[in-house]
Amino acid sequence: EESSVLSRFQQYLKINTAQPSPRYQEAADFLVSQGKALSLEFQSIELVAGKPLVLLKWEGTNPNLPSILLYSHTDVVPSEHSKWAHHPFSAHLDSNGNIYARGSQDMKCVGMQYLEAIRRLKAERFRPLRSLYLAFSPDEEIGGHDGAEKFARSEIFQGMNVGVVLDEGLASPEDHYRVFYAERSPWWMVIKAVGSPGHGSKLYDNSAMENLLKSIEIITRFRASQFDLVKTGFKAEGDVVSVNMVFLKAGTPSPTGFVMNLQPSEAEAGFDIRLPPTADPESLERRIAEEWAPSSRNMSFSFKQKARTCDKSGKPILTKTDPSNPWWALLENAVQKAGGKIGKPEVFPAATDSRYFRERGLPAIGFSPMANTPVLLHDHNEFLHKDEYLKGIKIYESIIEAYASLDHQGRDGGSRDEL
Ligand code: MET
Ligand SMILES: [Zn+2]
Ligand SMILES: [Zn+2]
Repeated sequence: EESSVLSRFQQYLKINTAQPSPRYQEAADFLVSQGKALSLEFQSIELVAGKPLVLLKWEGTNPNLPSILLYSHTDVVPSEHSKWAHHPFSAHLDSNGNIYARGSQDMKCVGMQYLEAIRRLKAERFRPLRSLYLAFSPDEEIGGHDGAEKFARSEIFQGMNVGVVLDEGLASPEDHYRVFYAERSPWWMVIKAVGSPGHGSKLYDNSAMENLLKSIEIITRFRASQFDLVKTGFKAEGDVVSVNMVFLKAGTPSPTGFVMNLQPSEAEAGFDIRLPPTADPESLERRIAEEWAPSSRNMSFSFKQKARTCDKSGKPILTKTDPSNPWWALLENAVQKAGGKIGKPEVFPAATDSRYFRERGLPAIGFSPMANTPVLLHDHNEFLHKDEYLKGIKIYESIIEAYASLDHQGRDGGSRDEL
């Protein structure tokens, strides 16, 4: 039995769904076939042509109760194949029991674990009281605009009457699992400097390069001040503003590289910024306009991605972890019951599609059952040990059983009232 469970996981991992040209149809066909094999209702929905979202349903005995959404994304980030010990789409199982693949942690594991947990529950003749949905969604890694964002705003979603969403978390090197109630908001910022071009030998003020470098120095100091808060233990990773330079673009190209004796008239740098839910977005935006890219230094800035940090009333978007949210305690208990331990609730340091559900006022919990595992999402040699994967299935079995059996209304736990 173990080998067929693992081979289904490997089959999913082998489908190359890497951005920027994921094989979505192949993944959708595979997922629909899994749904059929489990006698689930299935739909492949194209909210955007060529980007199918697979929706599976196990109807509850009381379909009037709010449903449970087991959410995952099907796309993965690109990888540098030559730098991996095993090809990222080979899903190689090595002699230690580790399965190597892009997506083994982020987050094809979770998508398949939901399915395997349902397979077990069906075999045990479990009947859910609440309806269960599984959504396998495209484009999370590029912002979720043609995936979760449209889905959460769709009529189909409205009709699902979702009460709670489970989505991805992170691996944990320790023996407890990590669990997330909120996330930082991604701002992908490009700053651009202009200046007069000139001879490479000339010293003059206000070149594009000089202007850009001043900004980089200022941003670097800010970065260090935030990082120090983490290094000294005052704040957790998810509770500071992170800013990392992700590209530099300048210079005058030549067939052999770049022209060496010409100072360019334009220079750009890109930054991945992440704001905790409690940060003040206006003050950061002021800092950007006044210090990081001031027009007085011939600088401008734009955003490739700018997620909101708070709802319309100015409250941070988060899922409650206190007893007012029955789903939180239910998850903790269910994990414990299955022999797992859960750490303190955290702010997810990166971004997930959960933000689109939390924005709708729904509770969304970030959780990927991977303990004793190095955090390798988006890294070379992403892997997951087969035993952790198998244990995760039991954990979900316990969670799904508890969630699908909750008999009172249970729509609580969101950060605000329904829209
Ligand atoms: N999950 C990815 C990240 O955190 C993509 C989010 S879209 C801004 O980088
Ligand atoms: Zn992910
Ligand atoms: Zn990712």
